[in-house]
Amino acid sequence: MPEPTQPTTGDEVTEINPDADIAPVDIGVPDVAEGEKLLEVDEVTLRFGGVVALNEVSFHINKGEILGLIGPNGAGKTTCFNVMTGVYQPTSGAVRYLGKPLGKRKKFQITKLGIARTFQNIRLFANMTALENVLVGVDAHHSTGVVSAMFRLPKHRREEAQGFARAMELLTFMGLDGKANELARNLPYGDQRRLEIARALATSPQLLCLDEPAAGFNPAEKVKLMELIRTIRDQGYTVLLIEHDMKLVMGVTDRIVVLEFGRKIAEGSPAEIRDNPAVIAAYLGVDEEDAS
Ligand SMILES: Nc1ncnc2c1ncn2[C@@H]1O[C@H](COP(=O)(O)OP(=O)(O)OP(=O)(O)O)[C@@H](O)[C@H]1O
Repeated sequence: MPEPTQPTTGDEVTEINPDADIAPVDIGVPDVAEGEKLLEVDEVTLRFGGVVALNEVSFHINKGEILGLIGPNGAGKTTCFNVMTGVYQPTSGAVRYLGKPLGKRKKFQITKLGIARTFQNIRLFANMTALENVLVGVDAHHSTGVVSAMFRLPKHRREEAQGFARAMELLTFMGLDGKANELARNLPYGDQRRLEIARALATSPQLLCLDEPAAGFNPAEKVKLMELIRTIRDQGYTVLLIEHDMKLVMGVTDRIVVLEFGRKIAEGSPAEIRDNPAVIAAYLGVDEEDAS
């Protein structure tokens, strides 16, 4: 798809509508109670030839929390993200989701399990409208097939109407309802990023994985993004956030896991991570002793 429009430079930010009902709908995946383990990374090692991208990494995500995954460039964040979303299989160790090994899966199977993600580089359907982009996400769980659609059977029409209502609610939440019929490619950059999150939410994930959602955002947009992520969590989602912007990570997450050279070097609350000598050393590129 063509490159999205350039990052916004002005301070004009689309306001979200936090009162819209975006709570996940039942997609037939077993639920876990608030605060219990939703996903577990257990002693995961992943090698690319001679490169050890992840080295015996263990941590978990609790249902209902916002977990930040941070680390300097090349630390293994994206690789970890890909292991957690079934794109790669670990060389050793395991990822368990809802208590069961995730294994290698295709994208649509991951979606069916209730895991959704956005990408560092926006991947919208550029020549489809904002509404159509969100409908793609909603359609991921539709049960009626081609025959029902061809003959417009009542069940199909009902699913279609429900899907449309849900997509519009998500666009309303993002403040994009007035732009529902605009082509994705014509939306300002910030709106494209929000639309990508709306499309991910449309699949009703238990776990929403955001890969650098603030990339290219101006300060005003970053503040709005924090509000957006918190509201998403408050409406019943669990969020995994990879983000370079420390202020944003510190301001929005409940817990943070820090990677460096493929190893987990720290895990804790934002306050604990901020004061952790190993983390400071990793980011400043100095010896741990000098940083403490
Ligand atoms: N497909 C691949 N083949 C070979 N090496 C890879 C591959 N993907 C990642 N790596 C290597 O694994 C290590 C971790 O990379 P990764 O992209 O996961 O880091 P990252 O923390 O996401 O970095 P960044 O912040 O720069 O995106 C790096 O040394 C990288 O070069």
